[in-house]
Amino acid sequence: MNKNPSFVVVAVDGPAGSGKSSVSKATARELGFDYLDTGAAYRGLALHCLDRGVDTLGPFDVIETLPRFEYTIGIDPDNYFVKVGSEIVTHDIREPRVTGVVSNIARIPEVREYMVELFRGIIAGSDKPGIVVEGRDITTVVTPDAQARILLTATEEARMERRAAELSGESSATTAQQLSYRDAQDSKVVDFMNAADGVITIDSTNLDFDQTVTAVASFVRSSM
Ligand SMILES: Nc1ncnc2c1ncn2[C@@H]1O[C@H](COP(=O)(O)OP(=O)(O)OP(=O)(O)O)[C@@H](O)[C@H]1O
Ligand SMILES: Nc1ccn([C@@H]2O[C@H](COP(=O)(O)O)[C@@H](O)[C@H]2O)c(=O)n1
Repeated sequence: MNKNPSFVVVAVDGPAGSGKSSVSKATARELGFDYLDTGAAYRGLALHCLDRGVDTLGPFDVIETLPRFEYTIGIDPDNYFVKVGSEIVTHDIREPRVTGVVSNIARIPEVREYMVELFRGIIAGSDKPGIVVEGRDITTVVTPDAQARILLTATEEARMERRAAELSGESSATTAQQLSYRDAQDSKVVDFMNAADGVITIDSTNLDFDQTVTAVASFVRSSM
């Protein structure tokens, strides 16, 4: 629990490529809030396992690494970084080798419990008037009492197109495949395709980036 009694939590969930990170970061900037990317912690743990030769399909081996997983994330939207141990891994956690195995560790219940506590601790430590937290289980598990709870969606076609626009050639085809595979794996553990009670859906398929940020920020303002 944050020590500020009027602290505002904005919870944003959605499938891969729906714009959660970019839209949440821009919304946080607009509102003067912090921004927490929760997927980065799952990615950081996946990288930690890969670097240590830990089989991400072996739940016990992954669970054993947790006490030695030293994780830091920058929550200022203008100073985003991810650190595991003493190493800055902001870019390494986006490598396809990490994206390809992250769902393996995210389905381990003990890992999820560990992450929920980690995220709640980070939220409690924010000294801004609020925080935008994005992921897959934020509206339902991490902060179900958030003042604003949003499911950010877009059709799979739109999400693949946006991802493809970031890349070129073979890597764009691989990324598109990874996107739908990851959603299929992740949906077995958490439902981020359907809005839970009290969660508003913002479909960005026919909105551009700025229109999406405006829609999210307006909803947050109306919920405060
Ligand atoms: N409404 C929009 N219109 C056009 N492009 C958008 C829109 N929203 C996001 N984008 C772009 O789509 C891409 C994917 O967005 P982003 O990385 O924020 O998605 P994500 O949901 O966080 O994905 P992941 O879960 O895979 O990390 C980015 O290039 C982003 O700039
Ligand atoms: N709340 C969350 C956030 C993420 N995950 C898992 O992490 C993977 C990477 O997330 P990105 O948002 O960076 O794409 C994602 O595929 C999930 O496996 C999660 O389980 N819960």
